[in-house]
Amino acid sequence: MSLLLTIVVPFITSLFLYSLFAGTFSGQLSRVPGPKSFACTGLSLAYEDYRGTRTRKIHSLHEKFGAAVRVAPNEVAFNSLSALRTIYGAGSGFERTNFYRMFNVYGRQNMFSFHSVKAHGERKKLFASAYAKSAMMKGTTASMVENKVKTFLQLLEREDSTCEIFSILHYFSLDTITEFLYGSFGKTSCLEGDAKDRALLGDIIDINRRKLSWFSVHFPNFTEWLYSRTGGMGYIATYFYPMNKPTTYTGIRQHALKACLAYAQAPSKEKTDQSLLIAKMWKHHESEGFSGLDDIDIASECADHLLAGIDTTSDTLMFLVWSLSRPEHKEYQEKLIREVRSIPEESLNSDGIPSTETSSKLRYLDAVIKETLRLYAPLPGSEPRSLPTTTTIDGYCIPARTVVSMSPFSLHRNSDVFKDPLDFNPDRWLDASAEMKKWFWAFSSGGRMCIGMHLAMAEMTTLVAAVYRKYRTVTSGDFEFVSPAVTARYEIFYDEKCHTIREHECHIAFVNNPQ
Ligand code: HEM
Repeated sequence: MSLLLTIVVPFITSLFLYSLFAGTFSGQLSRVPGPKSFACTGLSLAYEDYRGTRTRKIHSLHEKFGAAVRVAPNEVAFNSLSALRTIYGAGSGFERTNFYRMFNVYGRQNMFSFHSVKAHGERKKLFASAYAKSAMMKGTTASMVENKVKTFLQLLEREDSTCEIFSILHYFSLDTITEFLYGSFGKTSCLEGDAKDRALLGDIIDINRRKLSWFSVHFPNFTEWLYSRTGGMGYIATYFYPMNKPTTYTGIRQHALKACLAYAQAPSKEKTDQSLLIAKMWKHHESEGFSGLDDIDIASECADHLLAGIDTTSDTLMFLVWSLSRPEHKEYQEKLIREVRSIPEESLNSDGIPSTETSSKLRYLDAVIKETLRLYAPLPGSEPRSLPTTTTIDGYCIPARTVVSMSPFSLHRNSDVFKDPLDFNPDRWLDASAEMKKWFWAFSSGGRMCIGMHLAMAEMTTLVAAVYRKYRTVTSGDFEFVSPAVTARYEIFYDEKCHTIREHECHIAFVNNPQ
């Protein structure tokens, strides 16, 4: 017994501790700075994820340890231009990690969730032209966007002067993306007041969606298993659900599937609008037969674009309007109003809405949008990647399959590049240095860059130009001091200078401002 206590137990304990910490103090990643509590176990970062503070925590670690920080035994976060080029530059070979599995839809991978560069590239080729800037500026898509903006203004006219803009901007982005993807086969009419379509957004507003995202990333198989229980087990499982059913995007996913089926079953003579995204994929499906995409692949791809195109655009617009409405930012709003009012008559469409093409060229409006995306990027967190082979980043040897990541949040808060980084100041973009442009990363970069960027910009420029031609905006209630807060994956984001936040809510008064 004493032999057991004096030799065997300490031996096994040492072996256990060695296996646990060996990688922390030796091995190639041990040279990367960072707190030991993060380097020796993934639990520290997982805990930050759970609290919804991952991105802010990693940012504070960059401030303390520098541009490269080991944030988990197998994960390094970077914050430099050289790392940005190595990891996310065109042709870098870095792949998306398992983190993106949570974006599979109907059990199928899609462009967003593909790991391999090859599979991703082949899929992206099918519809890259539909998202090109030239496709957004004129023709069907531009008219559709202008028409949605007109319907948005009609909604403002119907409402009292004070509106809850988190919701109505979600109506705008949902109606726009559904029409872009499915046309009459799946477009929604939230702006017109369709209660059934508005209800599709119900499960997005639920704040428990963050918990569900956390479980889906950290325990994907368990989460899938939990939600697929039925009968008595299903009943017991409900007590352990991170988010009650319907879970995030359930309504949207069902809607997307119905839209695809409606398209598939429609006679050819009704499938005439070739600008629709679904039309591009259907064409491939018909020309390639069994070797091409099947119905579920198409449904999964479209549903993913639908999900990617809702919160991103509407959350950005909400922060933009809220920022301009705050009393201390009045001068920025005035400058914007002056610019949008100088749009000549011939650049308005027949409904009096500034054309998408003209709106996209307004210099001050562009500065306002860039500043909003800098400070309130709707996807501010880590974009994890890994490489199948060993490589070197910023002088550190990074073994094959190490997870590396960067975030717009940290890049956009570099005080050497952006003076007073926490201040909302669109003027900083009027004479932006080359350095500022390089550090701006709201839409990511390289092969996996946001494909919807030009659509998002078309929506945002046209809507903001039209709204501020007609209205002045001011914060309503306590939103002068309270920051609206939004959800991105499992985190919550808001203006860091405000001490109070309110989730998924923002009240703004629209005051008629005759010319
Ligand atoms: C302000 C608006 C938007 C911002 C800031 C934004 C930002 C981003 C970012 C940062 C990524 C890369 C994410 C990652 O790798 O983890 C991304 C990818 C993507 N975005 Fe956007 N997005 C916006 C709007 C849209 C819209 C309107 C669509 C409409 C379809 C869209 C569709 C996509 C898709 C499909 C991808 C995956 C691209 C790929 O894997 O090649 N986004 N977006």
